[in-house]
Amino acid sequence: MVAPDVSPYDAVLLVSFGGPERPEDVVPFLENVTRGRNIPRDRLEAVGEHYFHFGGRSPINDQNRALVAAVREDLAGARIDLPVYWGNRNWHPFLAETIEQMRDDGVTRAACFVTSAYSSYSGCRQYREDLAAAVDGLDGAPQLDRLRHFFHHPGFVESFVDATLAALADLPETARDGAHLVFVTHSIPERMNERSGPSGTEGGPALGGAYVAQHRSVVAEVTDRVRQETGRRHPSHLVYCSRSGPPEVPWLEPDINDHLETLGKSGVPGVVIVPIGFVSDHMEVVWDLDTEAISTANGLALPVARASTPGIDPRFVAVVRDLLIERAAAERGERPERVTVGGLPPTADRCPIGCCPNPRGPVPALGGVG
Ligand SMILES: CC1=C(CCC(=O)O)c2cc3nc(cc4[nH]c(cc5[nH]c(cc1n2)c(C)c5CCC(=O)O)c(CCC(=O)O)c4C)C(CCC(=O)O)=C3C
Ligand SMILES: [Fe+2]
Repeated sequence: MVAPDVSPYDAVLLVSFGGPERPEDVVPFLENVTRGRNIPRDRLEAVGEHYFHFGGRSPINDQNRALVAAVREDLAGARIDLPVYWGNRNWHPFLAETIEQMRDDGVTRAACFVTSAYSSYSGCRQYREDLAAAVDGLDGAPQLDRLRHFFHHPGFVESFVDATLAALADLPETARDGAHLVFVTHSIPERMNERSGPSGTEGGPALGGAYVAQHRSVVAEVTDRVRQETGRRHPSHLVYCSRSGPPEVPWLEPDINDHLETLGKSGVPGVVIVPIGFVSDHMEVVWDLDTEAISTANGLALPVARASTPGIDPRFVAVVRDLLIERAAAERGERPERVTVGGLPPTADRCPIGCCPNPRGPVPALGGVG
């Protein structure tokens, strides 16, 4: 087997959110996340309690360590000899720490895999802004290219298909055939959704709605593939969790708990919760879904099973390799095949001007056009 050509890249950088690892980390972490945001005090205290409930340790960093190890193994298996680094927006290892290390190691150009699947300010541009801030003023910083969105990459979607089939099999037999699929993702402000994806000009009118449109596309694709496997078209719903912000600001709805209540009261025999907004079992999954939503379903005597997140599913791990090879070819001036599933085209390698704008006004961001 010939090693794939990954020039001009000499490193991979996994870019993630970060989370606290000890009780003393929780408050400073939350301060990092919410600086300049208008998050009510009682919401912050509640979220702090979720972290303390799990000993002050978020699961997310260990999940990223496992993902880094899995990506290293996957690349080595494909005879790609590139170092894999990891840096976070909101906790150690911070992006600035990691990128300085990369510079010291002689890295000149890295492909960045952001562990956030969909387009929105929170899930895309905010990462690009933090990458720009991390290299700002760093002499000899490597060039950083952000790999395209992966929500419709087959490796991501197929891991949810199998996870949904496994969760259906976990339901009691009487609940299984008529079960509804409840796809869930992180709520964001309605306005942030309206402005997500490409728009005309910086600050100009949005074409908009990419966040919800991309989720709907994944819902349709997973539902259809599950039908091909089971021979049944399970009714599907897209719902939201982890609403934050002041109560007067509208966020995407319905909330998963309200929706489970509606389904339970209408006599649905069972539900599978499919967390398509999340790549691993981090805090929103273990608290908002496995603790709160499961308890809501139990209170309704509604049989429920939660599909697993991709985590280190080999198909998901291989998405990093596939997008790296694809982007490297594109940067060499070739026209690589860009695999996707469902109805939406691949998103751009470089975000267009004005996409997913910062609600607080323009800030320098990396990985865009120009
Ligand atoms: C779209 C989206 C994703 C998915 C894309 C991606 O993966 O990035 C995501 C991921 C995550 N969000 C996380 C944690 C938090 N998010 C918060 C706040 C917020 N999230 C928002 C959106 C998103 N968030 C928004 C619009 C806010 C309001 C404040 C603001 O406008 O920025 C707050 C503050 C408290 C609160 O307000 O709830 C916390 C603690 C963690 C780590 C979990 C762990 O520790 O395991 C992860 C992976
Ligand atoms: Fe969040």
